Amino acid sequence: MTAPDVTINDLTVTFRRGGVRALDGISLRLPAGMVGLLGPNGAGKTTFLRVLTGVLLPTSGTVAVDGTELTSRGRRREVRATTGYLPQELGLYPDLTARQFLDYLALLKGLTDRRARRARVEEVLDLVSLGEVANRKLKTYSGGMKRRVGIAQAILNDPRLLIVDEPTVGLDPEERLRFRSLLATLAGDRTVLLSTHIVDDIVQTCPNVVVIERGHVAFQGAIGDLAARAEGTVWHVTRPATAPPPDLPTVTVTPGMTGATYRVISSAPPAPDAEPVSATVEDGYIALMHGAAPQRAQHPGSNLHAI
Ligand SMILES: Nc1ncnc2c1ncn2[C@@H]1O[C@H](COP(=O)(O)OP(=O)(O)OP(=O)(O)O)[C@@H](O)[C@H]1O
Repeated sequence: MTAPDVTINDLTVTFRRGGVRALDGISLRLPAGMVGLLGPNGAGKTTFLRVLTGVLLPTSGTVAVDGTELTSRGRRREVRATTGYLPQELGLYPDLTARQFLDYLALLKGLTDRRARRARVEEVLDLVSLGEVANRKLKTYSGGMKRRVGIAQAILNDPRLLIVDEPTVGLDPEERLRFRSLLATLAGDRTVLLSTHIVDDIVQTCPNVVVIERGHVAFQGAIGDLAARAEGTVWHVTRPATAPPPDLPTVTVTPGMTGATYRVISSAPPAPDAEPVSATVEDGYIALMHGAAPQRAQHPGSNLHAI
């Protein structure tokens, strides 16, 4: 299997209800392997994923998978055959076992040959490490197990493009880790597009990242380059508990015995005692969201509240 060539050109989606332009001129080419998709609430991530999976037609612009454009219903069906999708909320039938549920979905996906279907269901159950519990009803599964059933249904058709929307929300740290490594394994010879709010999930698994903000591509490139955007603009500032917080984009606040240490973004030292620190991907993301990355930063001088 080879990863598909997914090329998006000037993609726009306007919803008639509310007249919302959810995507506004998105152009990019998805790299192979794991690709992170980041963006604040309402940025347009789910809308983007729905277009890629052929669920939603764009208002204008094109999406082509290996040169096949998603512009007609017939073609969408063709592309859907090579695409797997794990939506944010996947309805599971609680009284079915995982094996029954996957068999049912495989049938809906067109695997009509009984023997081939059963073989494929066993294969995906093994891939997501649920083979041994596949005869248990889904209502007895943990959050992480349900998410793995979700991935299993998404890969039934052995898709070359796998799209997952917020898959680790609500999982405990161990389940998250396990789920992340499952995705990384699946990305070996396909493209996996992982949409999430959890920057750490992307840092741990994705060499490349796309950031969408208000329907636009705010960044696309290597994950290290996103961190590099904030280099030289990240500071630790420690203030007493009684002092107001700095009026600057703040990445983290770490409480201490006598006050709090703020990790802030500023193009110039925000205070005489500010300590420069090296930038992480999260810093790069926050800087980007606040338009505070080096090339856009403007006002030097102190912009901390007086204490
Ligand atoms: N079916 C719809 N009808 C009308 N407006 C919609 C519809 N779906 C999404 N929107 C609007 O489009 C914009 C983008 O929504 P979308 O769900 O794609 O964002 P998102 O980045 O996935 O957000 P979140 O991270 O909160 O899931 C929002 O303003 C949303 O309210």
